[in-house]
Amino acid sequence: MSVPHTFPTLRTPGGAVPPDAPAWNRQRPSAMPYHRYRPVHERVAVPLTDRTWPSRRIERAPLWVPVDLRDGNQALAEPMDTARKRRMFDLLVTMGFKEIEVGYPSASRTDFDFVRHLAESDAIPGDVTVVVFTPARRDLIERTFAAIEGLPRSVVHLYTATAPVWRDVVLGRGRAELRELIRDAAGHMARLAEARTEDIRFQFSPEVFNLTEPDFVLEVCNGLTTLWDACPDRPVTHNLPATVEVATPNVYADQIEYAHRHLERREDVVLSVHPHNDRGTGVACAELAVLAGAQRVEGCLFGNGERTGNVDLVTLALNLHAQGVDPMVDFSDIDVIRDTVEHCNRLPVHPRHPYGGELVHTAFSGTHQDAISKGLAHHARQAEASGEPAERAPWAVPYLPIDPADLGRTYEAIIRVNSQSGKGGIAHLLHTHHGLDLPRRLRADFSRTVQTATDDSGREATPEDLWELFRTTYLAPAQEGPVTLSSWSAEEIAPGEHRFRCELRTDEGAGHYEGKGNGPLAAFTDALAAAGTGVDILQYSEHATAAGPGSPAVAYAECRVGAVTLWGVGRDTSVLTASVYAVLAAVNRAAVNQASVNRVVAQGG
Ligand SMILES: CC(=O)SCCNC(=O)CCNC(=O)[C@H](O)C(C)(C)COP(=O)(O)OP(=O)(O)OC[C@H]1O[C@@H](n2cnc3c(N)ncnc32)[C@H](O)[C@@H]1OP(=O)(O)O
Ligand SMILES: CC(C)C(=O)C(=O)O
Ligand SMILES: [Mg+2]
Repeated sequence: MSVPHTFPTLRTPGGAVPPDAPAWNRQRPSAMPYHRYRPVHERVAVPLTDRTWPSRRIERAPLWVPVDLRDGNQALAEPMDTARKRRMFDLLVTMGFKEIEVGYPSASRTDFDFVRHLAESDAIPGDVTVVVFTPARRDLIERTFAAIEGLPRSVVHLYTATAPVWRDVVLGRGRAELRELIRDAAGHMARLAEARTEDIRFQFSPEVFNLTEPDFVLEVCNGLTTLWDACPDRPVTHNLPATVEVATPNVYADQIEYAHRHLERREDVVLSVHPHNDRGTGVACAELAVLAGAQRVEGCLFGNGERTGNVDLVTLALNLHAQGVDPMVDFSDIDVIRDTVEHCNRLPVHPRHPYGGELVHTAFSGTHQDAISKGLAHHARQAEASGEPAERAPWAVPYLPIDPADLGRTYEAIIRVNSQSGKGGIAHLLHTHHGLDLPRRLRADFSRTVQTATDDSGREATPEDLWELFRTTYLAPAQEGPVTLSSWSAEEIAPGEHRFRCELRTDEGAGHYEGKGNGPLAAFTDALAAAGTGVDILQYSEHATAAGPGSPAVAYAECRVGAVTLWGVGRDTSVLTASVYAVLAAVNRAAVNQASVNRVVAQGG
């Protein structure tokens, strides 16, 4: 896709800076037609003033009710077929949802057939209740009841829009007429249920509750609580949707608290919410609504649904998990959940989607990587000290609100490297993928090399790329440089006295050399000095790359060779060989470095 570099259709705000604007804010009036819209307080009354929800806490999970198979499904260009619906249903059951809206059976044969499929198979466990959705039309209610015939337990969910614009423009009915329409439908439902032996409960949604006069909501809902003869054992669900999200979440919370406090026979009512996400605050609306008294939340996995979606149940439940509250639903394999949802909906989940997106546990930036890497190491130490397994120990790793392992993710993708990464992240990857524990100064040194490479390419460096860069920079020069060791041996000739014998090849030819020192490396540098290469080892360390015998050792040597100081690294199953290669690699790097300096000088650079 080609993207323009100029934007002729955009109108840069050009009016005068408002006279009351502070000096630090130079924003100017835009030409956007914002005056076409009215604020929510001009559209609906919200009578609550003594709200209590702001000082409450969520200490237990509400009843989650996924509506993927109805509200989510009705938003899809290609609705789910029975196979896809069944896959989604099985996923929801496996995750532990106990009430699941499964369709709008009067809408289509597909939806009807799926409910029949559930009724005629053993797909519904004994502790799961399905919900079916119906408008307030007798013929469609009858079709809905035909769909649930034989289901041992179900909830029939009646809906009608109640807000003024919908009453006037869509339904063409005043308040009284609409109330009668709803009561007629509800009465019909009650009669049909009475003729059945199955356990059938009722739910009502005043669609667009959030723009409906509160007294009308109460009038209609209270009327249905009575008409349906609700009781604590057979409560009615009043589901108060933000069908189109129109206000900041505090307004919805006020509306829910008002309903919570004024609905009659409150113990006979399950107060449910159903936020959509038009303003991008569906999750906040649901959370504040629970603080305000909601006991049940309808939503979809990963927020599929009409327009910008239904509220996302994954985020809601895992937000609780991250606060130390049991979400009462299992997310321990988030990738399987996401893959299944993507398959059923034929829609991708955004890589930044909270908790489940592909990139949400990944840090590219240097200081974050450094903090995560230190945090993970600290977590492992703390867990070990406390005797708890790391996956059960309290979590406090910077930048990772929860342990990705809780969601079945590994730590592999947590740190990814590009030009904005730093030494901490790079060292972390070399450690996790190759068992290397780079000395601090070598980390900084390699980080500069990586930065040059990623700046040049503009791309990410994968762990394989990093290893290749590390290998060619620090390891390979031992074998590929101007100075090579054709053969060598080291021995302790007296306590604390070592001898190193070797055949060295340089640009000037081959020769046999010998050196002595208080250790094999000192003896090797003595031999190198004899060959005309003065080397000081400034820093040296070594370690095994994995536990157990036979795992390669790695040695790091920071050497001053002539005027330059450079690192070399060696890797071999023998620690001595690794250390000799490390020094030799530094020597060769210095030689190559000197050669390029000489070239530049010769060219007059
Ligand atoms: C916010 C929500 O998610 S609401 C759920 C929305 N979901 C769907 O619409 C998906 C399934 N819907 C359908 O398959 C169809 O719309 C049906 C089968 C329900 C009805 O189809 P049709 O009879 O062709 O009507 P249509 O789709 O045009 O709906 C508009 C009619 O329903 C009426 N209507 C709208 N909502 C309701 C309701 N809750 N109860 C009763 N009637 C309603 C409208 O007033 C309009 O009536 P009119 O034709 O007399 O003007
Ligand atoms: C609950 C129903 C009516 C709904 O999907 C909505 O209002 O968004
Ligand atoms: Mg909806």
